[in-house]
Amino acid sequence: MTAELIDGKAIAQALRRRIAERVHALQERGVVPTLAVVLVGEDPASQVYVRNKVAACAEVGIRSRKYEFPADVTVERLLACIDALNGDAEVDGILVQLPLPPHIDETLVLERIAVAKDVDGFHAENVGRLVQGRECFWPCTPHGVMQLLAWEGIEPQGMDAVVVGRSNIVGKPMALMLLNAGATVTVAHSRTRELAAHTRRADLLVVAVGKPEFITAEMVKPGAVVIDVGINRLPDGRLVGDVAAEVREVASRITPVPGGVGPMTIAMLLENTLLAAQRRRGTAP
Ligand SMILES: NC(=O)C1=CN([C@@H]2O[C@H](COP(=O)(O)OP(=O)(O)OC[C@H]3O[C@@H](n4cnc5c(N)ncnc54)[C@H](OP(=O)(O)O)[C@@H]3O)[C@@H](O)[C@H]2O)C=CC1
Ligand SMILES: Nc1nc(=O)c2c([nH]1)NC[C@@H]1CN(c3ccc(C(=O)N[C@@H](CCC(=O)O)C(=O)O)cc3)C=[N+]21
Ligand SMILES: [Mg+2]
Repeated sequence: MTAELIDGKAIAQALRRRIAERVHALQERGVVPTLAVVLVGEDPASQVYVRNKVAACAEVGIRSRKYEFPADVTVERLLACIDALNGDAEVDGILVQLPLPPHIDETLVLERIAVAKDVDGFHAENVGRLVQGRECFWPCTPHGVMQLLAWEGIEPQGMDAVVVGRSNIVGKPMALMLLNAGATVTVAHSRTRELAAHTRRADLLVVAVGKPEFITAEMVKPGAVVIDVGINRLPDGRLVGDVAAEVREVASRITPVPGGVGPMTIAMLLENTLLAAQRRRGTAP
């Protein structure tokens, strides 16, 4: 079997067109959805991501503002910036690009963001709402994966799903979304024994580890749907996921890297910012 590629880039583009229509409808009522992006330090990868986010906002008619701080910024200055954005009626969404420098307590900063503006969905109140299956902002990357599955007509209900990785930004919220959608979910991580015994049972395998070619063909059940969240930059400059190329000979469908989950993450940031604008300004459908 050779897996069919799930074209996240094309699906994200289609979603952005729909988002743009909804943004324009809001603009006709005098509302311009606005995202504030906070960037700390000079990490080149973070700068590229932020530039891509700002460009994606512009494409759909979302206004964005960039707040840049040096790597040695004090936590007090960052918190003051977030307080100002929380109090700014024009700002609908606030995103603090991660990772933050080691001397900054990430949790302290993320918890300062007003829950109604937390378009990344990292605030503990949003996470708690996700656990309970209530309305909240869904973290963009797993949200993007759920949209990919829906677009592909893959219904998680009843599936044996295995998520490899348990980070707060990808693995854990991914597992919760799949659980809420009715999948039987296993979450594996670096302490898991017999990882392959778990992954081989998966009808749906989501991999968010951060290690190139980590998942090999013998770890995958024939016919499985494989979602590769990993983004790894190799020394030769190539961008690869966490799943080895040979898995394409085993899986039924698989996301490529680049062009899979990454573009969906950006599309979901736009979706969440639009939702924040609709909710905050009382125009939610
Ligand atoms: N496409 C996109 O939009 C995005 C892609 N990414 C990419 O996804 C990947 C994961 O990101 P993130 O979740 O932030 O990464 P983290 O480093 O925060 O988490 C990695 C997870 O993988 C687990 N892990 C590490 N080694 C092993 C192993 N040998 N066996 C099993 N599990 C292991 C860790 O386990 P433990 O908890 O025990 O340490 C941890 O839970 C990265 O490549 C990142 O660049 C991230 C965000 C968005
Ligand atoms: N507060 C916060 N929110 C995030 O959502 C967040 C973050 N911090 N820090 C970093 C990670 C990583 N992340 C990606 C987003 C898009 C692509 C993406 O578009 N990737 C393209 C390739 C881009 C390239 O060529 O480098 C693709 O996969 O096709 C990748 C990774 C969001 N993150
Ligand atoms: Mg991390």
